[in-house]
Amino acid sequence: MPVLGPNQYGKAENRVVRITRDGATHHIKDLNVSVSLSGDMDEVHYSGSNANVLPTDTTKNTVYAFAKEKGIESAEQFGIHLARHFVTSQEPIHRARIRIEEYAWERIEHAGEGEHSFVRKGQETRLAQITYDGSSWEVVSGLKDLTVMNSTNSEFWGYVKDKYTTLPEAYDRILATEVSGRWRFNWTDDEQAMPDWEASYAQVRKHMLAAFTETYSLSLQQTLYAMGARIIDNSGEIDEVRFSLPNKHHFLVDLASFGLKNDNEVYFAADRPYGLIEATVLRDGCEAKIPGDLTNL
Ligand SMILES: O=c1[nH]c(=O)c2[nH]c(=O)[nH]c2[nH]1
Repeated sequence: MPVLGPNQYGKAENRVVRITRDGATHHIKDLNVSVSLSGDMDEVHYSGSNANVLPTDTTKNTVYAFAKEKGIESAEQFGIHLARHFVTSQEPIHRARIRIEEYAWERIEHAGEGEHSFVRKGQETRLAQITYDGSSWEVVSGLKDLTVMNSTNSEFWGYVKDKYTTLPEAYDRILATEVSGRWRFNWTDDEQAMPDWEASYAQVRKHMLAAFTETYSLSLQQTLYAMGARIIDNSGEIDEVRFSLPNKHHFLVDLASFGLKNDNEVYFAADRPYGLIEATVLRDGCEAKIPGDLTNL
């Protein structure tokens, strides 16, 4: 008889918006929460017995009930509440993985109006994944879709050339990428002091962008390492950072046929193909645990 392999189930992409009303000033948390549970689930697969199955519909309801009962202090804290609840309240469930995307809203500052109008921030989506097995926690935070560009201080030359190489060496090019990053916290135990998730995210973002702007880049690989190293050096709560950085190529347009000189001013922004530079940066002595393919996280 074929044997059941690893399995998990839950409700994916529960969109929850929590408004906290502080008088006329309102605060918004806008999350997309995916619940994935695993444990003693052999019977439902083999015989169809649902005796151990907490319905995915209930996991959805729990997300909304917790948004009311516990509030949403941070994506990470909300995920911790949910993961702990599923593992500790349901005997057959041994492991819970909560994945969260957070969409940021910015207040529209407008004199005379109440503080209740927001514009969706067109920048990154914040990410969090919380995994709990009843004794140990793994929190991986991150972001995606953060597009950044340096219009100078980037070169690319001295690379291997074979008979198929046509790329001209660049001594002053545009460096642009859409950052997808994940970072793993070394907090694993309830008893240890929990990081301040909101403050940590702000610090990581700040250092990542500072390294992007301040690194005089000889390759996107070098910039990636600088971004990761700067996070590890400044955030003691983080042991591992992984980046997936598409090199959003900007090619100088040949304007000679129009009798015009292109003095590093006019570019064709190609959307594909793109170079894809991916690497993990680790605190010395720590192990790489974030999956190589970030789409799997
Ligand atoms: O920063 C870069 N790294 C590469 O590995 C590479 N390869 C390439 O064609 N252009 C670039 N740019």
